[in-house]
Amino acid sequence: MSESDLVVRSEHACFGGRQGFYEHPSAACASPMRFSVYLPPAALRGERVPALYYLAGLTCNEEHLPTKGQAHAVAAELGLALVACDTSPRATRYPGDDAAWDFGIAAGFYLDATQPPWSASYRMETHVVSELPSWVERHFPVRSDARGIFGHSMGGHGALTLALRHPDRYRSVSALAPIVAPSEVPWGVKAFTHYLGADRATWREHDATELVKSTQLASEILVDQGMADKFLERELQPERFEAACAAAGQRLRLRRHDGYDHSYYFIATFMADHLRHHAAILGA
Ligand SMILES: N[C@@H](CCC(=O)N[C@@H](CSC=O)C(=O)NCC(=O)O)C(=O)O
Repeated sequence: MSESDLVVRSEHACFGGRQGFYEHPSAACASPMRFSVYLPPAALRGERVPALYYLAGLTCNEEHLPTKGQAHAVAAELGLALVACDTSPRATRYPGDDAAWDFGIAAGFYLDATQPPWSASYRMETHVVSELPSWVERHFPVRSDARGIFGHSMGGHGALTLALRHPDRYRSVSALAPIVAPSEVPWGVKAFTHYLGADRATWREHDATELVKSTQLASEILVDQGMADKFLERELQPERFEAACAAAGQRLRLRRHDGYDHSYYFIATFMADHLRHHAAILGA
């Protein structure tokens, strides 16, 4: 792949920085993959800045954070770059990949599938952890020693599991309304059965509540959860992660917010707190 393989789809001046939308050929996902990058003013002045990766939820893509997250003003102030990826490959197609909104397209669950046909291109863990940072760090003025990761719902699951599986890659992690125990809830059981197969022992490696029993992170994990979230009891169940963190000695700040649902209005409300959490750890 050459430098010219990076496709600039659009770029926009934004809060003194620049919001861009890009595409690169992906070996991990066997297809072109889209991503977005917000560079704060400090980066445009020539500084290398910390990079905070955002993982969106089911049905979403790399546009959700920049268009609905209301993150730009605070990221500009803190000097944080924001990188957002897509939620699955789009160009490789398999039977049943668009039969439901909670599986297949836009539902890659941020893992490398081991079961055919998904294993040929649903390799979102490799894409997010290795491939995308390599493209971003080659083309944008961001620091490779100061990465953070956060996400929403399925993306919250991705942020927690990828941080716990790759503590050498991320210094800070947080989540908004995350799926914390995918092995135990319908969204996760459906995805893991297809992507990882029937052997539940393999599921534990992608389940934050299981992972935190054996790996603890140096930094505190921030989690926000709305108590009017229609997915709370069936799919999210943050109390499972809370109990596992307490038992394992992992520092967790879990905040429960009355009246907030699962939407981007909830995400936007607490976005600044998440950016400040990461900036404090990453030294922005
Ligand atoms: N179409 C679904 C709702 C899908 C949904 O709520 N997606 C969430 C993420 S859910 C967990 O990963 C989301 O962020 N949607 C984007 C948005 O702009 O709100 C249904 O019919 O309920």
